[in-house]
Amino acid sequence: MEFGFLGLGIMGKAMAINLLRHGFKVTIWNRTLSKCDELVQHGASVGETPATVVKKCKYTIAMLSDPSAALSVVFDKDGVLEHINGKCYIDMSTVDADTSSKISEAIKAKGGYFLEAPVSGSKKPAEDGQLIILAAGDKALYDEVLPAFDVLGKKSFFLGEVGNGAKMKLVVNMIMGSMMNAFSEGITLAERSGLNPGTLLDVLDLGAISNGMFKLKGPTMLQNSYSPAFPLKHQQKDMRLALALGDENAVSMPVAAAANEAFKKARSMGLGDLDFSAVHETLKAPDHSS
Ligand SMILES: NC(=O)C1=CN([C@@H]2O[C@H](COP(=O)(O)OP(=O)(O)OC[C@H]3O[C@@H](n4cnc5c(N)ncnc54)[C@H](OP(=O)(O)O)[C@@H]3O)[C@@H](O)[C@H]2O)C=CC1
Ligand SMILES: O=CCCC(=O)O
Repeated sequence: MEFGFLGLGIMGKAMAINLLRHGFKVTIWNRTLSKCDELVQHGASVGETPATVVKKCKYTIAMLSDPSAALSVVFDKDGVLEHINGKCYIDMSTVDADTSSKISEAIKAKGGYFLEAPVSGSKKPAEDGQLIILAAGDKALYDEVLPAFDVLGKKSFFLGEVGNGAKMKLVVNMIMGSMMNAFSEGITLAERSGLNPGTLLDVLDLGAISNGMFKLKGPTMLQNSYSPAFPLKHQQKDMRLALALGDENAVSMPVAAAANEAFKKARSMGLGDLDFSAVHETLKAPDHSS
């Protein structure tokens, strides 16, 4: 099976390499072309534009930063729409349901097929083919690309109509972002009240709220180390989109709103490109230490 792949950031690079390792042919495109070089070493071909990739490949996957990037790659000159007739497009970026629906409608109007398939799981699960895939849209296309999803992920869900994958992803990340803030406050409270934060991590890990994120991020947060697996700017984007979903559905989300403020503050401190656990640094800012 041959796949096009648009967007070689932290996630896209790992996912495209996985496909190549498992024998898929992959033609790549990235806005910053130099990021293609490493994948060429792994056997990828390079397309000059999203349009040329779609023209060449029956299936094209996208893994782009946000709604604006996802729309631009589809609708701009030399974009996906130009050669989509009869082709299949799978957008795995985290976007809101409206963005996904706009892309879906435009692709279908031009005779193409569309699946949204955002993922849960970060850099390491992407490298290990252990993502959780939250697909929605064209069920026949979902069934066709399952061999690729089986390589990229440990479990795929088909959630029905376009928008449901996007919504599920935003709900999950809204919970994750709120948890990260509570965790960060807990670590800071332990430290400031004279406790050993390492012991806090041990205690948490033995109890009912033990979880993979605390286990993975706790030790690096104690070292003030925030090498990006999931960039903070993307977590804040997901909080913002989840809060908009809450607005639409009249769901009061004071905890998520407070978490969003903390991520915004972290961005204003220049921490957007660090891992989302760098929100911990907002608690060390002067107005928290007096
Ligand atoms: N990192 C993670 O743990 C996870 C991320 N996600 C989601 O996956 C998506 C990608 O995340 P990640 O790989 O971490 O992000 P990165 O920031 O590492 O990569 C973003 C990608 O989007 C491209 N891009 C940005 N703006 C544009 C644009 N206007 N036109 C074309 N391309 C553009 C970038 O190109 P360029 O190289 O030129 O900048 C790059 O390829 C996001 O939606 C994120 O929320 C989902 C699950 C986990
Ligand atoms: O969108 C990013 C999710 C990161 C994760 O699930 O660990």
